[in-house]
Amino acid sequence: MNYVSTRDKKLSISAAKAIATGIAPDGGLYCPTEIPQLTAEDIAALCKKNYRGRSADILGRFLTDFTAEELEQFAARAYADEKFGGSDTAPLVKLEDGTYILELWHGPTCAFKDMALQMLPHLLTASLKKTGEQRTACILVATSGDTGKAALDGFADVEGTKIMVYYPVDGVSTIQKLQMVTQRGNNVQVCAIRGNFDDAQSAVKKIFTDKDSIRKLDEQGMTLSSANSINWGRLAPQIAYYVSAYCDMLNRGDIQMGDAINVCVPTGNFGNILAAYFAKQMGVPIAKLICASNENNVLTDFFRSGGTYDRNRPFHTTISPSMDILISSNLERLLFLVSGYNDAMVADLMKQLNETGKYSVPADVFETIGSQFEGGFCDDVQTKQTIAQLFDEKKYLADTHTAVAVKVYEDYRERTGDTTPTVIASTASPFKFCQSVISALGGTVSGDGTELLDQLHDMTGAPIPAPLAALSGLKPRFDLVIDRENILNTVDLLGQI
Ligand SMILES: N[C@@H](CCOP(=O)(O)O)C(=O)O
Repeated sequence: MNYVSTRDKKLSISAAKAIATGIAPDGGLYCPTEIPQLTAEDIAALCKKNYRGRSADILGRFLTDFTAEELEQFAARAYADEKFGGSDTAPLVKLEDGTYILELWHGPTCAFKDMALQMLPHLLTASLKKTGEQRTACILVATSGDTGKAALDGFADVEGTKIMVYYPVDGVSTIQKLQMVTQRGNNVQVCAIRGNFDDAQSAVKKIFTDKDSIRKLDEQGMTLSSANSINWGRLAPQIAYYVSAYCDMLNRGDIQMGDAINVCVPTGNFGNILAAYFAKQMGVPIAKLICASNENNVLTDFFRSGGTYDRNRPFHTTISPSMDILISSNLERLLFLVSGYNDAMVADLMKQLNETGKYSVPADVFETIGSQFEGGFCDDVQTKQTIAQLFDEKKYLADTHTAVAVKVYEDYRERTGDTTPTVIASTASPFKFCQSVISALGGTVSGDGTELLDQLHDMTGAPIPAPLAALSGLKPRFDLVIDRENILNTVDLLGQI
C-alpha cells in the first residue's frame, strides 16, 4: 500500500518512506491510498489476542512493507508489561451503564501519546534502514505538553536519531514542564518558546519545507522527521486502541458483535479522533465521533457551522493545555479522505488557511463529515465542576482533558437522547495537572513542584504514577527560551546535540 500527499497525490511513496520523512515536501500530510477492511471474523480473531497482538495486526494492514514478525517484535518491546504497569495496556473502565473511559495513559510518560511514541522509534529506525537512509534523523516536535515528553522518552539515546522539542513557555503544566526539562539522554534538546503551540507547530512545518535549512542539515549528515501526529507512523499505532476497546467490550459481554458504539475524544491537533475515524472506516461499528474541545473551540464551530474553519479568534490558555490549539493539523487528512482524495481542493483550503486563517468546505464534502462527527466544548469552570462531580459521585479521578470530554459527552447525550454505548478517550493522568485538579476538588494548591503530586495523593488516595514520582529530586537540564520568530534559527542547534 502506498501513501500520498494530501496536497498532491502524485507524490506517492511507501509506508517506510512516509514514516522516515514525516511530512510531504509540499507541506501535505501522507495518507494511505486505501483503508484496509476488518470483517466480523477479523474482529473476532482480534478479540483472542492481547494488546500487542492487536496492535501488530492493525499496523500490518497499513504498513505493508513491514513483516508480521517485525511488527510483533516492535509491539512486544513497545507495550512491554513493565512499561505500561501490567498487561492491560489500555484499560477500559466502566463509569456507568453505557459509558466507558478508555485509559490511555498508563505508559512511561502518563499520557496517551505513549501508545504511539513507544512504537514510533521502532517504526522509524526500521524505516530509515528500509529506505537506505544513512543520515541522522532529526526529529522536530511541537508540543502543547504531552507529545514533547512522550517523544523525548521514546527517542532518548535511540541510535541514528536526535530530537528537538519546542513547547510554549507559559502553556504547559508544572509537571509537564518538569518532565521535559529533566529528560535524560545525549541526543535530546528542549526549547521553550515565547509563543503558543500553533506558533511552534507552524514554525516546525516551515522548517520541513525550508530549502536552506534542509540543505544545511544535509551537509552535516542530517535529515528531518517528525514525532507529531502529522507523521503517519505516529497516527497509525493510535488506530489500534479503538479497535482494541471494541474487542474488550465484546469480550466482557458489554456489546454483541456488530453493535454500534460512539467515541468521544478530547481534541487538539485532531490526530486522536482521526485515528478513531480510521477504525470506523476499517469496519469497527462506530456511529458518532464526538469531538470535545476546551475554550479554543475552533473545531466545535467547524462542525456546527457546516464546515467553516476560522482560526481568527483569541487564543485561550486553559487548564487543559494539551488542547490549546487553533490549527488542528489532522483535519487536513479528514478533508482529503472524505472528498475522495481531492488533493487540489485540500491544497486550496490549506492555502486559504495559511493566508487568511479561514476556509469553508464545499457543502457536499461537509455532508459526509456532519453525518459522522459532532462537536462540543466546555470552559474551565465546567471542566473543574466535572472533575469534582466525577470524584464525588463516581469516585473517578479524571484529568482536565478527560473531564472536558466527559462534559461534552454528557451534553451531547442530553441534547440528542442518544444512549449508544460510548467510549470516552482518557488522555492523561490527573497527576500531570495537579494544580487544576487539586483546585477543582476544593483544595488550596501549596507548592509548585513534585510536592503537588503528594498533595493530590493525600487528597484523593489515588496512587502517584511511578514515572511522575521519579521526577522528585531531578535537576533541570534545559533552560533555553527563545522568541517564536527565532525558531527557524534553532535548526543550527541540531548540529550541537
Ligand atoms: N496535544 C499535543 C499537541 C501535538 O499533537 P500531536 O498529536 O500532533 O503530537 C501535545 O500535547 O503536545
